[in-house]
Amino acid sequence: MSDSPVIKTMRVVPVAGYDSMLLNIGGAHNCYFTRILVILTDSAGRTGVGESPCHASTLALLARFRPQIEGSDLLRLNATVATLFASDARHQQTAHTDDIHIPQMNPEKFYNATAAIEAALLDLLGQHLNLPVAELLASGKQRDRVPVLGYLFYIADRNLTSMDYQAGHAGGDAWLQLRHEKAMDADSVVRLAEAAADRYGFRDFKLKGGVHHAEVEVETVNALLTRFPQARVTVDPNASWSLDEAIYYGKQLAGRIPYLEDPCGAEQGYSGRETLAEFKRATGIPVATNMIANDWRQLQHALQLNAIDIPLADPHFWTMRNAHTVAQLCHEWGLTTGCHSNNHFDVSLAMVAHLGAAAPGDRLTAFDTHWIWQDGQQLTQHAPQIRDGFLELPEGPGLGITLDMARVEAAHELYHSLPDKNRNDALGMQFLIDNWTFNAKRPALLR
Ligand SMILES: O=C(O)[C@H](O)[C@@H](O)[C@H](O)[C@@H](O)C(=O)O
Ligand SMILES: [Mg+2]
Repeated sequence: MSDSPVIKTMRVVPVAGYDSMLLNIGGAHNCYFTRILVILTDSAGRTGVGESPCHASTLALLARFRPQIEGSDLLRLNATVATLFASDARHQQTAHTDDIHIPQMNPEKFYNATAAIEAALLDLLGQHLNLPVAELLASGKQRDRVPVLGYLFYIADRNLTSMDYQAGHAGGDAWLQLRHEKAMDADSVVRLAEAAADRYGFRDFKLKGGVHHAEVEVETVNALLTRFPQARVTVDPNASWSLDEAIYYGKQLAGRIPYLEDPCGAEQGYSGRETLAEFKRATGIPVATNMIANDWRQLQHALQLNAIDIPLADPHFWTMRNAHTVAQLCHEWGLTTGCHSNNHFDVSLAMVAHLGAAAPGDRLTAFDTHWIWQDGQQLTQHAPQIRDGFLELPEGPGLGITLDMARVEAAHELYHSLPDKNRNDALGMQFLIDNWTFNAKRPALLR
């Protein structure tokens, strides 16, 4: 294609940043988190970027995909991405190539790798056409800002560890200090919510559950609702509650919360899709999920069982364009569009902003973002902003961001200095409970 820019180089840059000791069913967030940037340059001299969760398998896959991306025509983006989907890497459990060992490959890593490449290609295409990425997604740009929620966690006492958790800065913004301090009960989570609302204007909150007994987490939700009576508050125990517990506590919350996220999961021979369908019938509470409808086949089964109302299609799990298609299905089929997140840098924040900006219709629940825990560690020259409870769409073509290469190189160096580069939330948790191990059916502190 003679008039298409050609992809010249694909650089894969693993990067690291700092995190707080946030608790979830998997344990405690490490003091470091890692991500991958895919940086593409084209023959027109432009640079495009995408971000994904980091894992050795994803890095190996990206190395394997690089020859298919370099030399490709930008305007043949559809064909390029389709080639990745057609590759056997999508389904492989383990794989070897001549020079690359891909350990324990699974489809999630395939999607992570493909999502970062696709986002970088969309960024370049948008710049070439002088259009924001939101305009390139099928519904086109619907809005300039996307509602996001205040994502709250219980925070363990970092002083109980020998890990390199950072301290906050006293005297400044309350959020920037409190996000590093212990917050293990309802009152301290309410203080966190107040500080987050002051800084970002949130109207909606999500509490990461699966930490304490369900009763304590429901008490925290109640405390948040008392403090913020107009807010939409929910809790996500990551399926650690039994179906019976979910129904019992769900009935206590019914009518006061807009939805519950993954309240229960597989148990006693029944799948998570089946137990969530039973939960919905028993309580009438809408269900959001990032656990049981993460690809087309899972989504089909979840919808056939009427198990969910809000598929939280994360662009890093689906790719931006597929997550947008999920949003279109939500719009056409009477479901609600939402979005899951993991800890991330601001390239992902821009990806989520464009996805939300292009979601059709007005049945949109506030999108997740972990960014408030990472705010201040941006890798772009101007990170997208959260104001008044909304994530603002960056201005300019493509993703509307420009990498700050000095910061990227520093984050890359930090990554290389880490002994442990894949996410492992058990490490920090073992400072709190000796020999702690993960149990999908038990909140983290119940051992
Ligand atoms: O601790 C976390 O960062 C969260 O639990 C995530 O790992 C998780 O994916 C969460 O965001 C979720 O919604 O389930
Ligand atoms: Mg979740």
